[in-house]
Amino acid sequence: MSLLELSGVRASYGRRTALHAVDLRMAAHETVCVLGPSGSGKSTLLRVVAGLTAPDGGTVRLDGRDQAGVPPHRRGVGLMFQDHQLFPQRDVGGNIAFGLRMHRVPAAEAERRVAELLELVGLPGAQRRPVSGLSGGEQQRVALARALAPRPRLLMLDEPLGQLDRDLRERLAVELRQLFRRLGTTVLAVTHDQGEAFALADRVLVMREGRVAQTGSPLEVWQRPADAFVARFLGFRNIAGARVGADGHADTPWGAVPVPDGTPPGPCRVLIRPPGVRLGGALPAVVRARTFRGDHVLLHLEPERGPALEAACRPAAAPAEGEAVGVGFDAAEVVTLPPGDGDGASTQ
Ligand SMILES: Nc1ncnc2c1ncn2[C@@H]1O[C@H](COP(=O)(O)OP(=O)(O)OP(=O)(O)O)[C@@H](O)[C@H]1O
Repeated sequence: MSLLELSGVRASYGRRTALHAVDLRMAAHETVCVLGPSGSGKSTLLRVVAGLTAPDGGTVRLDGRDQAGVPPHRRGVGLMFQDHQLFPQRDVGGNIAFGLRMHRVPAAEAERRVAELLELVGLPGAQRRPVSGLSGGEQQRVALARALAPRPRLLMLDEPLGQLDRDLRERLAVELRQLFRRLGTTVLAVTHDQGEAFALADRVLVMREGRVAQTGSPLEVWQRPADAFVARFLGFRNIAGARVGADGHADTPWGAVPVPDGTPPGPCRVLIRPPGVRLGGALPAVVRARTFRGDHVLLHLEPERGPALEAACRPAAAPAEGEAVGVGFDAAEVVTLPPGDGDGASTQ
């Protein structure tokens, strides 16, 4: 049985529909990250599960039980919001123990649990520290410990690492994943940062305008985006309308592009991942810009025909800005997508 099951959930604010018939099943111990652009309905989804927003239709089940009419504090879910809202007048221990007092956990037991949680989040012995003296990352950890303290069956995080700089965010995402594994916590997190989602999640759910655009493991979604919208959201830019012929090539604005064996013929969109845009091919192009990405350089190319292309190449082999190059394509990095842009419209 699923721990959480949403079927056909709709929600709106006045006349604005924020969720259209959303389905989601989560197994116990799973971490699911909801990804999507601003306004796609991510926070509304959390609010509906938490009981803070009533759905207009559909059902939310926790452990098989319909949650209609069940108030937030009786759902057994923990929530941690973006701005983590610690109580400034309480110390670290007081913040973490807050929910425990509400649940009438005896003081000695609460104290033991606070100490244990501080160990878990990497702040052992910090009980008496004032929260005003903590760094952003430390505050985030305290907020997490507070959300975990009542041992919720489902922990929901809204942009859990949103306030932190990239370096700390990546480090904490890995730590959180290990922590959730160890505790066996079931987690539903919302983020608009794909790096954070990929680092945290067993499964991601990409939302678009109140609908689920795709769900799958980070690797599945990365390797096979469901459509051009998801591909663009993941940061891919080399996407164009195309037609696959019988000869293993697609006819594209850049010319003939090889496609993987077995690709069915017909109209589609092609996505060429940057490593699949190879220097040394027949299509003339000019290097317009270069972005250093650590282990590779991303080249922004203006080809003689077709839209701009991004190519990934080894730093040592990267041509200079303004240089003329020839471009070819590798079938292994080419993905065919449905012909529309993901909303059912077939635009070229
Ligand atoms: N309190 C509200 N009143 C009216 N409309 C709202 C309210 N909250 C959200 N909306 C609208 O509902 C839609 C979904 O909003 P939601 O906050 O769920 O999106 P989101 O994906 O979490 O966005 P963000 O990443 O910006 O937080 C948006 O169109 C938004 O404008």
